[in-house]
Amino acid sequence: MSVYTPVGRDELAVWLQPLGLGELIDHAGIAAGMQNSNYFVTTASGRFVLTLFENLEPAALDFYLALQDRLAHGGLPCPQPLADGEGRRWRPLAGKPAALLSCLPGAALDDVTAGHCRIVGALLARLHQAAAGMPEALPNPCGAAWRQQVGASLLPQVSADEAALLADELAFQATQDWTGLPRGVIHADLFRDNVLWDSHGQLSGVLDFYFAGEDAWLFDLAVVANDWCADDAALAALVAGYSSVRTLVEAERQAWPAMRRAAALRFWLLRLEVRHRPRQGEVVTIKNPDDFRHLLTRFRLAPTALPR
Ligand SMILES: Nc1ncnc2c1ncn2[C@@H]1O[C@H](COP(=O)(O)OP(=O)(O)O)[C@@H](O)[C@H]1O
Ligand SMILES: N[C@@H](CCOP(=O)(O)O)C(=O)O
Repeated sequence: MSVYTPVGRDELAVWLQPLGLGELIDHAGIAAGMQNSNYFVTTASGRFVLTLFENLEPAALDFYLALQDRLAHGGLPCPQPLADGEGRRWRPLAGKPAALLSCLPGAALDDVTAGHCRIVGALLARLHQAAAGMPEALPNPCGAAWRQQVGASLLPQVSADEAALLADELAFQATQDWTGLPRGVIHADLFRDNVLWDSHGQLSGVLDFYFAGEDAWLFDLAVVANDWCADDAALAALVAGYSSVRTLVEAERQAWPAMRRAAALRFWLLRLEVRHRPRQGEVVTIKNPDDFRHLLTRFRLAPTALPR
């Protein structure tokens, strides 16, 4: 569980009033997530999710909430932010910017099949299309420049073996130029724990847009492949699902092996940052960086092609 900021019942009840959702019944910290503080909130009108943003600027918040609003209106199963009478989607609570969003049904799955991968591939391409051309989109906050900067800053903190791998990968990634690839707003963190499924096996929710931003669409596909696809059949299904909505171009096929490395590097760095620079909180989730170091090492030794 990550709950960095405690929220008292009385202050929450006052904060909820402008949303007109009736009496607050209860609220409870959510046992998942790494970045923000999340609570399930029940009022007389139903169940919602309250997010307190721990380190996001107002411009980023406006973008993330507008993005979810746009996708929800576009028919994607993503949380709908609630606005008050003045159209504000976030307001301060317990000293942090906070937003209330619809609570989506279903549960995340750890064990996924090729069938799930196909559905997620199609969903990802729909998300790319629905978010395309969004005004005032921000760049991917953890794009190539972030990877170089954070990677360099971690070199003195990691083991000698890790530093050698990291330095070599940063040098390789610095030679890659993906500015010509198809691009737009990407989710950038569509791991299995950010997708909900209902009891009929239907995809019922896409969560956690707080790393979203503009980048190569292929980077998003690589992020998903790295977390969802344990074997070739799962990868083929993911790519088939994606391609059923948007055709991948030849330049993306060429970029794929290096893109998978970039996506593995991105989450290795995030988890190393959390390990070496932990934040204080009531309860904090820490994930193992070694999963992504192993994946990166594997891709460096044996690059994989994008299935046709
Ligand atoms: N709108 C929502 N509907 C249902 N569950 C949600 C919703 N938003 C968050 N959750 C739950 O809270 C958890 C943490 O949310 P997440 O956005 O991943 O947090 P963080 O931003 O800290 O990574 C999710 O894994 C999910 O269980
Ligand atoms: N999905 C990433 C990043 C953080 O996780 P989340 O729980 O905030 O979605 C990871 O697994 O490292």
